[in-house]
Amino acid sequence: MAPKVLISDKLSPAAVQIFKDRGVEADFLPDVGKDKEKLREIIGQYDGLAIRSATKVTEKIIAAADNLKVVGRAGIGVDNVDIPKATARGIIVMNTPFGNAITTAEHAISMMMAVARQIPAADASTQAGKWEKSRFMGREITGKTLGLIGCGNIGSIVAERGIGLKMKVIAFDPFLTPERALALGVEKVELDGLLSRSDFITLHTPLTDKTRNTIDAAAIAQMRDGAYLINCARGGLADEQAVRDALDSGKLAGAAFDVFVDEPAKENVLFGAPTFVSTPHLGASTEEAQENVALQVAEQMCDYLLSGAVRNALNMPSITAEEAPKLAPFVRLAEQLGSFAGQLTETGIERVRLEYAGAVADMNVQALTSAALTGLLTPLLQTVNMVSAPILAKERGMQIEEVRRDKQGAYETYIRLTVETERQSRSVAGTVFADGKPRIIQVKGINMEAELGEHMLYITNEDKPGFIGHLGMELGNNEVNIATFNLGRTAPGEEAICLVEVDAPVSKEVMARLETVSHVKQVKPLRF
Ligand SMILES: NC(=O)C1=CN([C@@H]2O[C@H](COP(=O)(O)OP(=O)(O)OC[C@H]3O[C@@H](n4cnc5c(N)ncnc54)[C@H](O)[C@@H]3O)[C@@H](O)[C@H]2O)C=CC1
Ligand SMILES: O=C(O)CCC(=O)C(=O)O
Repeated sequence: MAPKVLISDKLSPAAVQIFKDRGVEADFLPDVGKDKEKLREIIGQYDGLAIRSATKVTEKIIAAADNLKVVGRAGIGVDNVDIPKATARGIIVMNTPFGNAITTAEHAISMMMAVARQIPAADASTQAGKWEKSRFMGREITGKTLGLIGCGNIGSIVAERGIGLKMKVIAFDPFLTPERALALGVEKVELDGLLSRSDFITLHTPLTDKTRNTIDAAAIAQMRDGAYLINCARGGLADEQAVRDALDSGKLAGAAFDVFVDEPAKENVLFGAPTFVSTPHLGASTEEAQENVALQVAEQMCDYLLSGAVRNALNMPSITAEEAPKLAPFVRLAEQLGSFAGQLTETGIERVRLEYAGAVADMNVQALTSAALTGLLTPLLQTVNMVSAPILAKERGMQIEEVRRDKQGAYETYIRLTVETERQSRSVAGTVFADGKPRIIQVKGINMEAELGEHMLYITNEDKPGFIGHLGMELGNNEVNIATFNLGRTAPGEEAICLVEVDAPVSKEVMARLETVSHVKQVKPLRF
């Protein structure tokens, strides 16, 4: 059945066409994102949800999203998505980090120009027939200092434009390297220096607990008298009341905001201040940017839903469309190794070690580790997938270690999973043969070669004559048909392991009888 996607915000229709062309069913209901109840009612039908900023993907929506696999944000900010809750339910959250950056940077520059020359107020006055030439005295920007708080994708573009406008550009961004600052022609400064030196300050950080109210009354007090403040990033980066007070007192000569603490902002403490310029979150609203992000998000969502390729996810390692098919058998192997160990583990897992040897060591091992953890945790938890498994493992205090090695022994590729609990350490290793099928090649250091079927019996026994006959007899007497039989031992007469594939689940009663077969130490059913 074709995957089904809901577009719940006003995305460019180009997205609908992409979904259609790629064989994904898409419902374009651009107003449903604002209707929380309706969205909650229908979200259970969909595999994908494509949004902009109006749809709030809250805990309640996620709880009702029984089939949801991916949320695609046509844009950058994902503060309208509860990512931890989505991750816990195994839902990938992806965005389009570059598609609207130029447009948003251009908006920030436009807002700076607009507020410096009071264009909106002058326009309203002129069109009202007032011709107030002496009322609107502006400020030239050439030679002025432009201070950027946040110099990532958008901040960097604003920096380039600012330099083009003959401004001196300084930036506060703890993650901006000196090399990058040099390449951009920007002076990297501390926040205090930025506040006291800038004529224009523009905000380009995400909204986090750290960045909330970066511009508060104390920060404003450090600014130059008559400075300007521009916010085209996120409402809440500046304390709106403090900015209003500074506009009223004349400390700030002007402010221009595209974003507000509460959106849609029908009322706001800043509205009505004489030198305040505002737009209704239009930063990304150009035809070019909207087409870019809509096409990009639709392609990314189709890639994931149709082939498992992951791009620009915020809670999952990337898997390219080229590597997805190559990775698939190894994902299956890693999952089987994890599942094997998980089904045999009865006490708390303290440490998980994954060794990748040969060609697989050059693959996307982060994704393979996620697959192994998925297999490991699935027998222990209700719903786990490659998105949620690493987080769930971490929450349970498991230490995860990844080791890459050169080819080992006869196998071209080799993955070994070792699980340490407070009681013991258990390892299981496997490979993928040229037929693309995963095989188990080592259990607890004992070599064997087994393909895992749906119903398996894992038996540990003493390597003594007659064991196989007795076991076969007991299975036969109880109508259990053997599909495959695989043996391995440490040394003749010593510890042995037997992996038997059977055609159907084995009842508890038969399991109990198998445990009484001579030389059997332990029998466990495994399901794959
Ligand atoms: N108004 C609109 O329509 C749009 C707004 N945005 C918003 O613009 C903002 C920036 O987006 P991008 O440049 O794409 O993000 P980005 O992730 O490329 O850049 C953010 C920068 O902020 C820096 N940063 C993080 N914490 C900081 C702190 N405490 N102090 C100083 N710098 C800090 C980071 O190091 C990074 O360089 C985001 O909030 C995004 O949601 C993005 C697109 C459209
Ligand atoms: O989709 C929009 O109009 C808003 C864009 C935005 O804020 C973002 O991409 O972070």
